[in-house]
Amino acid sequence: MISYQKALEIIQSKAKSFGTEEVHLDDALDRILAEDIFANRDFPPFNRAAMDGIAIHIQDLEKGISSYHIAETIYAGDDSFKKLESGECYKIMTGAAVPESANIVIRNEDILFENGTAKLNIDSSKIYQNIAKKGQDLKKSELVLPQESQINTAKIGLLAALGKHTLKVQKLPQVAVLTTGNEVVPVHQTASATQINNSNLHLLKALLRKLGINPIKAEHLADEKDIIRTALKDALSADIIILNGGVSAGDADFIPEILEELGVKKLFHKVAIRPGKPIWCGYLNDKMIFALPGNPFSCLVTFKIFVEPFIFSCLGIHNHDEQLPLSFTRKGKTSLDEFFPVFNTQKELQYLPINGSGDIRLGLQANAVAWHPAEITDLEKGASVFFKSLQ
Ligand SMILES: Nc1nc2c(c(=O)[nH]1)N[C@H]1C(S)=C(S)[C@@H](COP(=O)(O)OP(=O)(O)OC[C@H]3O[C@@H](n4cnc5c(N)ncnc54)[C@H](O)[C@@H]3O)O[C@H]1N2
Ligand code: MOO
Repeated sequence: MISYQKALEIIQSKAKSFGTEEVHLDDALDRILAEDIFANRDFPPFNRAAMDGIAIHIQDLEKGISSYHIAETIYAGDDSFKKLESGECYKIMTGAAVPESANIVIRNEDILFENGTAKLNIDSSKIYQNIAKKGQDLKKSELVLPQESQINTAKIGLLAALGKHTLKVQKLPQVAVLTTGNEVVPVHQTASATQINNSNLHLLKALLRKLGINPIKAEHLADEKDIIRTALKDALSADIIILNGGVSAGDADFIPEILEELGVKKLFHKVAIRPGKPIWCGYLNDKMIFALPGNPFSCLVTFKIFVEPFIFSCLGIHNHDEQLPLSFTRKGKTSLDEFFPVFNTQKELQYLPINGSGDIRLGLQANAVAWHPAEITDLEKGASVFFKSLQ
């Protein structure tokens, strides 16, 4: 049986871009840029008044002039047509372009306006005071965002300011989700005494949604070879197929057999991890197939430690796992790499109870899954532990 690290290495070696596409800026949140973004002009594009007030030339102040005739009023967006003479000022609004013949803005609070003149009441001043200088933030043609940047909310604002209304981004994969099991009924159906509701279908959809992916197919299949075979053939139009359940050693666990029959090449079956040991992974041409174990916590863990890192690698997201100290001592239960639910307080990872991988509570308050490496027998209190966020 291969190790967690080896399985991850194999999966990562299969990662490649799903191609690129052009999207509108409003649809670009969380996407990965597939083009370098340069400044289309200087920013600010002109000397911008940062206060409502008057714009004058510093030389007039140095000469001791304290009363100025208003030569022109300039609103934001206005062009100016007048060059200042000595003793003249512009009345100017925040956001307006300060003309060449002025180089300081005095704010309204320091001025007395009387009959078309502005009388100053200031103690000190300096050149370009209250002016954001042309090009001080960005220079025209400067690289602003390199490709592979992930677009967050602030970057949407930045890109709009740069006049970028469409963007070339990495395409998201088409994903098909197929859960299996005769005992599993839809969430809207009342389960009989021996049945359970399908939680993993919705868990997987939510995990994908967090990555911005809406599966092209999300279905449940009975444990019947023909049904599974037909659905799988159909699902092979997707880039990634996530199967769930039916991968261990039971008499109705047909998934590995059908996948191999369909020509899917096995990368590995079973990894030395707990939970999630029975995971099966393979590929067919450019498609990746992950068959995740049916227990809810196994399904969550195997998605977070294998499927998500694979998708991140394909998209060029370099997501490094975070580390925090453990607030308790955790005894290793097996010789496998173990994953356990924790509550991340931002300072430490706290203990949460879970009764094995079939416990639907998934640790109930869990907001992260932490990693107990196989080679460490006991994780001591205070030990720095890698974890993946479940937010
Ligand atoms: N003889 C062995 N038995 C088992 C082994 C083993 O190595 N040898 N591995 C165990 C481990 S570990 C796991 S995990 C499970 C995985 O089994 P499968 O992937 O084949 O999953 P199922 O048997 O179909 O289901 C397991 C469990 O999960 C429930 N389930 C399934 N689908 C869903 C769903 N969509 N939503 C909610 N819950 C689901 C199912 O009812 C079972 O209780 O195998 C062990 N057995
Ligand atoms: O290891 Mo299985 O994935 O615990 O239930």
